[in-house]
Amino acid sequence: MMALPQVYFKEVQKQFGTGPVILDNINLEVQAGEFISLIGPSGCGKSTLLRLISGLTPNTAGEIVIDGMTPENARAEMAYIFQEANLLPWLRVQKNVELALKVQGHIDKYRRKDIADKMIDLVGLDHARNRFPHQLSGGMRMRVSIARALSLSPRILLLDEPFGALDEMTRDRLNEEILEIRAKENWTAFFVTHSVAEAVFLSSRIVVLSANPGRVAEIIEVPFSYPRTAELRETTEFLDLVRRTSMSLRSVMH
Ligand SMILES: Nc1ncnc2c1ncn2[C@@H]1O[C@H](COP(=O)(O)OP(=O)(O)OP(=O)(O)O)[C@@H](O)[C@H]1O
Repeated sequence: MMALPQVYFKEVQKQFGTGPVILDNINLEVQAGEFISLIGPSGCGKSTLLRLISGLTPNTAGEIVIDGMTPENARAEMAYIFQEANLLPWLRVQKNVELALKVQGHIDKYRRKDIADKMIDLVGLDHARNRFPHQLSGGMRMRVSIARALSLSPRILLLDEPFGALDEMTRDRLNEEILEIRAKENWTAFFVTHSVAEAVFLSSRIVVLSANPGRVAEIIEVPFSYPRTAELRETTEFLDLVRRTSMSLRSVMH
């Protein structure tokens, strides 16, 4: 028997006020531990879909169930990573990571420090824990942002174009690192990106959305097993799937 999906969307619709329907008839079942990428034309509702999962905005029709709960009640299980690292400039790396736990409120300061230490090591910033954000590269700032999100022990990680502002080499490296981290931590990922290659490299499935209104045009299965390493990008199978996904994306761009 299939396990119950961790994230369940049935005929979900989203409209802001009396505006146009943004997302329409979204059906999606995602198992715990999957890595789902969302791609589609600008404005098709990718970020809105993440906001629906996290309960930051309500759906206007249909049903969303996350781990048997409403999105709002499941919110404590989730963490967000955005394109902007959003670090506090006057706090060192260590304190920036601890802050997320402090805001959560129920973890004492010794435990906060322990967790932050571990997460900073995990993202490879042990040598930089005492630096301020302005002393970090863009890639390092993103690693702090990842450490901060993971310190919350999320079961679901929502990533909204996290690597969009980084150069290609840094992005590729972070793609590899995020998979290495996931192998140890095993959260479910919803990852918004405009990069087809990135989506293919990371995902177990890619949801291609069409626009006006946003609908699921196609769900592409990515057959490559994990762990995935940089060499995968050079294989014919990988390049074929990038091409096929690009074609699917092109067909919804009009
Ligand atoms: N709070 C809001 N009120 C009204 N309209 C909104 C609101 N948030 C988003 N929208 C509209 O919903 C649509 C989808 O926006 P969303 O940011 O989800 O798209 P996206 O696919 O993530 O775009 P991009 O790829 O450009 O980041 C857009 O037309 C946007 O203007």
